[in-house]
Amino acid sequence: MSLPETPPSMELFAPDLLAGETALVTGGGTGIGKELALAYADHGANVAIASRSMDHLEPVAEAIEDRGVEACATTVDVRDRDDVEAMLETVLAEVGDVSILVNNAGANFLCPAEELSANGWRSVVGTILDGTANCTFTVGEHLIDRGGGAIVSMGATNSVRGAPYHAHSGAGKAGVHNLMQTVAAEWARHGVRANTVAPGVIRTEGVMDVMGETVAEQVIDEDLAADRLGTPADCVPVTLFLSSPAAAYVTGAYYAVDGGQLLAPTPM
Ligand SMILES: CCCCC/C=C/C(=O)SCCNC(=O)CCNC(=O)[C@H](O)C(C)(C)COP(=O)(O)OP(=O)(O)OC[C@H]1O[C@@H](n2cnc3c(N)ncnc32)[C@H](O)[C@@H]1OP(=O)(O)O
Ligand SMILES: NC(=O)C1=CN([C@@H]2O[C@H](COP(=O)(O)OP(=O)(O)OC[C@H]3O[C@@H](n4cnc5c(N)ncnc54)[C@H](OP(=O)(O)O)[C@@H]3O)[C@@H](O)[C@H]2O)C=CC1
Repeated sequence: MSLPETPPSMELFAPDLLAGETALVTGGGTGIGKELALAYADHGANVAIASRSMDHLEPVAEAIEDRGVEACATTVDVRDRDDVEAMLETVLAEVGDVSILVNNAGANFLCPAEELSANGWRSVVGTILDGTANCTFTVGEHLIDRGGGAIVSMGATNSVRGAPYHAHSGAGKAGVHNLMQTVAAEWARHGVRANTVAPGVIRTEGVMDVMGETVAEQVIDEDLAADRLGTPADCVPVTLFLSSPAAAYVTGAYYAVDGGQLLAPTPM
């Protein structure tokens, strides 16, 4: 018996939960980011999505517009601060505002720590930590100027539990968690909240390329109380909640969406 599927967000939250908001989702053309972008649109928010390749952004932008809200798709390399500033300018010019930032762009591969090259470290830490910092500082300034907003960053359970072959990813995600706590402390007085959602192992093309089916089966057997991998849909409700007025008093928090991955395995 495994944990049941998460119901569609439209069965859980009001359709106008985020009406009047504009969400910017980095990495919004694939995997978890795509699911989140469509969910924001389902609940009435205008949605901007940004990543390096327009190829997967364009169809998602069309699906967002089909839901009757405004969409913006723009390219960005989150590792580059100038590029991130240009992304924000484009989004503001096209949809007029950003009130919710989702730092979702990510990168990972599995590699023993002693074999990790300097460039391998930089490619992953640069994307997840520098990228999250670049977007948080750039969009954060806009959120402060407009009098408030919400930031949700995709962390990972490897940030609080050391995981073999995750030296770069785990250290980067730990930095993301700490950065969210720091800006949460600094920016509450500006009405800006910042929280971390930490997925465990979520079945996306990106992660399956990293781990493969054999390792996935092993993880399900040995590491997951839920007895199944997560899905992008599992990450939607907590992210919508953290973006919404229902979380008005929630900031600096860390929500694992991991099917019990962080629990100790049963001794029997
Ligand atoms: C298993 C549970 C995971 C839980 C935690 C987190 C999960 C996730 O984040 S899932 C999301 C996964 N999605 C992706 O990773 C998609 C994006 N991925 C990428 O863009 C690439 O895979 C990337 C991370 C390698 C970055 O690509 P790029 O910037 O184009 O860099 P290069 O291909 O030039 O490589 C840079 C550098 O990294 C070394 N390297 C790449 N892959 C490996 C590997 N499997 N093992 C060891 N080293 C690797 C590569 O050799 C380069 O270094 P140098 O050779 O020293 O130049
Ligand atoms: N799936 C999982 O099991 C887990 C995922 N996570 C985190 O959740 C988030 C989403 O993961 P998932 O959906 O699996 O990943 P995907 O591989 O599907 O998505 C990664 C996204 O990031 C974008 N991206 C990568 N590098 C950059 C960059 N330099 N600049 C801008 N965009 C970039 C990619 O688009 P493009 O190529 O167009 O740039 C892609 O859309 C990530 O932060 C990941 O670390 C955390 C724990 C587990």
